[in-house]
Amino acid sequence: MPPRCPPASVVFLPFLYPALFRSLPRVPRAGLSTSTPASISSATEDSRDRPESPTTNDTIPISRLNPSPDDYAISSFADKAKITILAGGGGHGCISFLREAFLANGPANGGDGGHGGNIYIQAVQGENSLHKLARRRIIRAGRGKTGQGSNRGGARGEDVIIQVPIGTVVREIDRIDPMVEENVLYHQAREKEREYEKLVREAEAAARASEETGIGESTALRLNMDLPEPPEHPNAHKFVLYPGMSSGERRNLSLPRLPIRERLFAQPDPPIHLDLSVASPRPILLAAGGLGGLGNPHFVSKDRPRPLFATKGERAIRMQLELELKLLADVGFVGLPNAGKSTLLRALTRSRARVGNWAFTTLQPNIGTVVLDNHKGRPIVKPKSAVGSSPSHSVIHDATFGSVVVSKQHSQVQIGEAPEPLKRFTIADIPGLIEGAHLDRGLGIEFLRHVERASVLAFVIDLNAGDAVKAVKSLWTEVGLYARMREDEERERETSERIDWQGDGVNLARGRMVVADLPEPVTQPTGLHIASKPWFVIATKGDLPETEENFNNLKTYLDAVTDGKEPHPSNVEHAWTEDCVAIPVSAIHGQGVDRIIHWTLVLLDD
Ligand SMILES: Nc1nc2c(ncn2[C@@H]2O[C@H](COP(=O)(O)OP(=O)(O)OP(=O)(O)O)[C@@H](O)[C@H]2O)c(=O)[nH]1
Ligand SMILES: [Mg+2]
Repeated sequence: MPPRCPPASVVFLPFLYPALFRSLPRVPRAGLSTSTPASISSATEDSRDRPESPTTNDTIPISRLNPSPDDYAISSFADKAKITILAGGGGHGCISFLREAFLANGPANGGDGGHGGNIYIQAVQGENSLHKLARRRIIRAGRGKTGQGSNRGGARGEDVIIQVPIGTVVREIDRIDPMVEENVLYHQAREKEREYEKLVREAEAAARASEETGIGESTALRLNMDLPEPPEHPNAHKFVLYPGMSSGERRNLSLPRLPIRERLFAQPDPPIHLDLSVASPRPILLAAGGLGGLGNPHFVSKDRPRPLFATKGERAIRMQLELELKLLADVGFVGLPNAGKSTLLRALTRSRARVGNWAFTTLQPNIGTVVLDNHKGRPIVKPKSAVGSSPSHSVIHDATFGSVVVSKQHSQVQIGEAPEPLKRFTIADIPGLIEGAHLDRGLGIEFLRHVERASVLAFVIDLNAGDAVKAVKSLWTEVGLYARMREDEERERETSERIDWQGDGVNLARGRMVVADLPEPVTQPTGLHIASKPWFVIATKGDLPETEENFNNLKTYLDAVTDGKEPHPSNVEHAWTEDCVAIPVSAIHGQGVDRIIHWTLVLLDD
C-alpha cells in the first residue's frame, strides 16, 4: 500500500491557515434557505444549533464551479425500463405452378417464406440511459416475407439490435412461445384423431362381422353413418391451402407430416438473465424469429404431383423484459443532500451537473469522466514496464505527489501484452441520502444501486454542516442497511429461480414442482458486498471558517478506524478499513481535487 494521502502543496484551507480566512464576511444569501430539511440526518441537525455561519457563496463570483442554479445541462435519464419484444414471424410458403405456353399443368414452383427477424441485445459504450427504451416499450423485429412464384423465396425479416448502456441487467418476466402452445394443441388434436381412428376400426370390424353373418349391407352402412365427423388434421392450422380448391378437393385432401427442420438460431431457454457489465463484443440473441413456411414443391411426391398447399410461417416468440441499469462508475459519491457532491463533480470533470444551495438539487445520477492527462496538472499513468519494471504495474507521475505505483486496473489487458496506460475513470454523483434512505425515504435508495457497483466509494461530507464523524457514521449505516437489503433480495430471487415446473408440455396439470440443483444461497446477509469496497472521505467546503476542528475530529476518528480502535462505521464485520483517509477540499475553488484523483487511483489499484 502506498503512503497515505500526502499533504497538499497548495495553501488554501482555513484550518491550515486560519488567519487568512478570519475576515470572511458572514452574509447569508437572501431568499435562499441554507438549512436542510428536518428529516435530514442528525449530523445536519447539529448545524442548526450552531451559530449562523457563511454557508452561502455570495462573496464568490459566479463561475463554472459556483454556477447559477439555471446553468446546468439536462439529460434525459431512466435506469429502469420494461419492454415487450416481438421477434418476427416467418413468411408463408407459396403455392404456385409453372405456367408456360403449351404447358398447361406445369410443376410446382412456389418459393419458401422468409425467416422472421431476430432480436438481439448489446451493451455499448456511449449509452448512459434507458430512457429511449422506456419510452418505446414495444420492439418488433421484421416479419419474413411470403414466398413468390417461380421459386422465389421471401425476404428475411429485419433483425433488431437493442443497444443498452454497460451495466444493464436484463431479466425475463414473461414469455409467450407460440411453438409451445402449438405443441399442446397438436397433442390434443392427435388424441382426438386417435379416438376417431379407433371408432373407424371398430365400425369396420362390425361391418365385416355383419357381412360374414349375413345381416346385410344396410347394417354396415348404418354403422358407418353412426360415425361422427372426422376431426381436423392435427397440423391443419399449419398449412395454407390453395384458394381455388374445389370443395371435393378439400374433402379428399390428405395433408402430409411436417418435415423436421433445424433452427438456424436456437431460442435461449427461459428465464433469460443477463448482466451486461462489459461491452458485448457481439450482439446476444434474445428472441429468435419464426421459420419461414415451405413452398408447395416440398410436398411433391409420386402420389401427389400437384400439391395444393404450402406451410405457414412460424409465429414468433413474444417476451416481456425488465431492464435495470446499474451505472458502472469507478467511483461513487455518497453524501447528504447539499453536501457539495455536484460541485465536486464539476471540479473534477467537465460535468455540468446542477448545483444549488438547497437539498435535492440533483434528482438523477450524473456521471463524469476524469481524464488523466499531462496538460492540466493531472497525473498521467504510464505502464511500469515502460520504466523497466513489472509489466503488471504502472506509475503515476505527478508533480505534486511524486511517483506512485498503480496497476493497469480497468484497462482490459491481455496476458503477454504491454499494459495500457489508464486514461480516464468515471465518477457517479447521485442524489443525496437522508436518514432512513434504505426504507425508501428521500430519493437516495433508488440510486444507491449506481454506487453499488462502483469500485471505490467516496463519502462527501460538508465540514460546515455539523459533526462530520456523525455524518460518516449515518451515511455508512444507510449504505450498510441497503447492502443487506439487496443481499436479501438477491437471495429471494435465487430461491425462486431454484424452483421450476417440470411437465411434459402437453398436459399442464400433470407437471410437478422441481428444485434446481443450484448451490444454496448464503444464509445471512452481511452487507459485505458494499462494505468490503475501499472508501475514503472527501471533507468539502474547507474554505469556510471554523471547519478545522470538525476536520481534525474526522481525521482522528478515521485513524482510529484504520488502526482498529473503532469499528467500521457501518458496523459490518470484516469491512474494508485498511487505510481510511479524509481529504480536505474546497470544490468551489477547485482546490484539493488533485489529491482526490491521486487517492482514487491508489484505491482503484487495490
Ligand atoms: N463555500 C463552499 N460552498 C460549496 C462548496 N462546494 C459546494 N458548495 C455549495 O454548496 C451548495 C450545494 O452544492 P451542491 O454541489 O449542489 O450539493 P449536492 O451535494 O450536489 O446537493 P444535492 O444534489 O442536493 O444532494 C451550493 O450552493 C454550492 O455552491 C465548497 O467547497 N465551498
Ligand atoms: Mg447534487
